[in-house]
Amino acid sequence: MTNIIKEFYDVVIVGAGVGGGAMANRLAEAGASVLVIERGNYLPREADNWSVKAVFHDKKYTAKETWRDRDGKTFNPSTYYYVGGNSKFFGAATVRFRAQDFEVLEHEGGVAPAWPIRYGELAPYYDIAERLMGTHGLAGADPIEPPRSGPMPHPPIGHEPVIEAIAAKLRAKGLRPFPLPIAIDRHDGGTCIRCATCDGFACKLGAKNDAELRLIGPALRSGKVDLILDTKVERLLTDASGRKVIGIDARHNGAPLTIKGDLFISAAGAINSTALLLRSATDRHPRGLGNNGSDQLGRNYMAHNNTAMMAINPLRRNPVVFQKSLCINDFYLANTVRPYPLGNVQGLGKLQGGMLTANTRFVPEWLMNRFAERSVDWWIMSEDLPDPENRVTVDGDGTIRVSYTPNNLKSHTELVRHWSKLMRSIGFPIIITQKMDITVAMHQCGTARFGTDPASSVLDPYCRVWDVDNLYVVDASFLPSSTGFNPSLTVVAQAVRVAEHIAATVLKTPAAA
Ligand SMILES: Cc1cc2nc3c(=O)[nH]c(=O)nc-3n(C[C@H](O)[C@H](O)[C@H](O)COP(=O)(O)OP(=O)(O)OC[C@H]3O[C@@H](n4cnc5c(N)ncnc54)[C@H](O)[C@@H]3O)c2cc1C
Repeated sequence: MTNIIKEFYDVVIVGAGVGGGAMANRLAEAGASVLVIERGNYLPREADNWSVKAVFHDKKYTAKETWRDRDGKTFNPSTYYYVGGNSKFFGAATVRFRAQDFEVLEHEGGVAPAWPIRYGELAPYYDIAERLMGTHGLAGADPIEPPRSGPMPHPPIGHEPVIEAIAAKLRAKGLRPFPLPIAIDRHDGGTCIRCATCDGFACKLGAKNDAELRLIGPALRSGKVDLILDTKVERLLTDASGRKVIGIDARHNGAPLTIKGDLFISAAGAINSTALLLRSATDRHPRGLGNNGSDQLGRNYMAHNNTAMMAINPLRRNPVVFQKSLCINDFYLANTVRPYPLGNVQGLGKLQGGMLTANTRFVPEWLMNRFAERSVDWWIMSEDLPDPENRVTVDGDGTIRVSYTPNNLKSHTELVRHWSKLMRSIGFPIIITQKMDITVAMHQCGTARFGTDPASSVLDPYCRVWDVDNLYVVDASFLPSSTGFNPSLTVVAQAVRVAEHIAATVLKTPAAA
């Protein structure tokens, strides 16, 4: 439902994903009038939500959009434009970054830079973020867990017997597997049925704790936040001085719409926020908003080195349904395999044959189905590093271009190799891997990094654009390093921190804790 909207708001938020949702959620308590503008609509709850054919082959829910790569080759990004953004399809792993991620961290392929804040500054906001998202997990179980103030909001969801047996075998080999922190509605009275169509699918039951259900929904119910749908923001309008955004130009169902306001938040996702700031160029900001001092806007694009792995025992069926319950961080920092960080391993939503064949049509689906019935599946994720030449730009015809060459690959290859070896040693002799390519922009980040120096960053430490007084960016663009973890909890925590800052310093009313 689209509210009747006003012509002027105290705060205008572009995008209803986890960043925009968290911001709206917190500012709803601050006494300001808030508008969220979303280019998509609500994702319908229907049978196709759980159909491999609809989701992976027909790409029914994927954005109908074409981007270009560095060489000008077009591709269809697997990204989602709905209330809730990409979190409608996320795997709900809601993991804190490590204390070490906020410091300079040396990798085999280069250096991950220090953040302008330390972990301790974000820790209280991680507490709020876990509460907002409804995370299940076990405090103290992760061997490299950063300090935290108390237990997770909900207890761990537990492992199915096959996963429990694998965890025991890994423990026998000296590893320290632990329950993956996960945001699903699995507490007493919750609606989650632990099905196989969670990670990569939308939840037909509304039992996955995505941004629509946990952040935007409560904000709207407060009666203090308006939401307008099917409205793509095309430009941020600045005043003659260039220091102030005064409004946005958008297309609402194709028709032009202008909305004015006092404070503007871009939360359109790392790639779309970059495109929006670039498209808002003026004489005062010839290279786009936030790009005068540093020329960093759009640069340092990161998305992780990601591999999906099937570890198969051809002689034994695997009856597991929900396997996204286990996590391994033994290789996250310098480790016994190599003296450098390698990354994180976590259970992947149960693979079904058609999911992997969607992009590799030469493999017969019946064969993949046989494998999937006998596999345990993993998501292997390693940090990629900021490189100014990996960048998001907008071509002359308005098309987004993502120029990206993966880096720090040795660490990822080592992790995949070592995990394959481990899987073979515990009874899974056949390994199939698929490395994610540029179309998989699910962990996009880094294109408007925050920092203390306007010469090398786009945002200040509270995510305000350096050379525009009333413009903030609160999606995954702000990350100065991608770390080796899923980003959404950190995006929520940072948005909560920024909302509190805005409420206290600009709106002069403390946002609720
Ligand atoms: C299959 C999949 C699995 C994932 N699994 C996990 C996981 O387990 N754990 C985890 O932490 N992360 C996971 N992620 C990543 C996670 O979903 C994202 O990091 C997170 O949702 C990003 O949030 P965001 O607010 O930065 O951007 P987005 O989610 O991209 O939200 C941006 C919003 O802005 C809207 N928008 C864009 N441009 C405009 C415009 N011009 N005008 C108006 N509106 C606009 C979009 O429609 C969207 O709703 C997964 C993602 C996918 C796709």
